[in-house]
Amino acid sequence: MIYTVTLNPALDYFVELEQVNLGAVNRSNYDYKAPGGKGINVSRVLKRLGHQSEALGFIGGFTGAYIKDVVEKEDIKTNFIQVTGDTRINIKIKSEQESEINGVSPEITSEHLEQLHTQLSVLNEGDALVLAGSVPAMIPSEIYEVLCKSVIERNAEVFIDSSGEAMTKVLEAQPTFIKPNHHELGELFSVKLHEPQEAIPYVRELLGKGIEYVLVSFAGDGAVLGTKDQILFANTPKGEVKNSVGAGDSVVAGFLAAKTENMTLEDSFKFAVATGSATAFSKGFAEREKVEALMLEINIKVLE
Ligand SMILES: Nc1ncnc2c1ncn2[C@@H]1O[C@H](COP(=O)(O)OP(=O)(O)O)[C@@H](O)[C@H]1O
Ligand SMILES: O=P(O)(O)OC[C@H]1O[C@](O)(COP(=O)(O)O)[C@@H](O)[C@@H]1O
Repeated sequence: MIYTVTLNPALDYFVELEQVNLGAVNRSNYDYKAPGGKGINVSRVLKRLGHQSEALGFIGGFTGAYIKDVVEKEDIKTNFIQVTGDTRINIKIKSEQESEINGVSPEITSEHLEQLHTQLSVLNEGDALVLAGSVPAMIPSEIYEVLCKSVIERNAEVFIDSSGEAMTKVLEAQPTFIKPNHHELGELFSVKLHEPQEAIPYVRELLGKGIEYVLVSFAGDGAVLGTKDQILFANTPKGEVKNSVGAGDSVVAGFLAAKTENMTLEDSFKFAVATGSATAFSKGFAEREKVEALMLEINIKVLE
């Protein structure tokens, strides 16, 4: 079974307007809301790709109830832990550029964390755990490291998509897969990366820590996938970007789906990037038919 954990879910509120004028009243042309948070997005994309998962994490209040309702209506199993405050609202502005304002998590207590540890104690060989998104400030930043270690010890696989301190610390627990974007990879090594080729030495260093797959996304400029045997490059398909929120989460879902279906490494990489682009080219998330069509536009090059 695939389990996704979102410690910091969100109600994503999307607002579209011609121009943002700071210090003035702005009116949107179009707005909508959707459940968000990286693990939840992975579960929702997996479902669209034909895979079931169980969504775990902390939710609360009217925003949490909305997330649970939408996710369960999509026939995704949930086992969220209820907290007292309201799940945050993240604002996604699409204007001349895309901008985001991500909110603050409600309080999470040590009892809530204990409940999560108990839920994850059932994972075993054949299971996969996705730990994705930010770690709320009141939770120790080693949480992913601790959860990853205990799940890896039980021979399940762990997929990570995070950033900052939580990401730095989890690397020591040898997760199966990580997907930093190029900014996040740069942050890990205190460098600025401009093009895929420049990622190679850093991907090598991460593989040296015992991580099996390191996938670095460069938005519309392609992606790099490193394993112990080779480092590959994939181009991204061309198209009109309608919304890139959730595109990174879609790459994780695509790779996990492909791996579950025993695709070859090259096809898994193509499928992952195609899922990211299919989401970027849609108002909502990638649908399988579009992913399979975009896959045909992706070519893999061996970098090393
Ligand atoms: N301009 C684009 N054209 C095509 N695909 C894109 C574009 N921007 C993002 N994507 C897709 O979304 C994926 C993730 O984008 P990226 O910005 O690197 O990560 P994140 O969303 O995690 O910040 C890319 O690997 C690609 O599949
Ligand atoms: O936990 P964080 O880092 O604040 O990110 C949460 C946000 O990321 C998203 O999961 C989207 O992530 P990506 O665009 O990286 O795929 C949103 O749904 C959510 O608002």
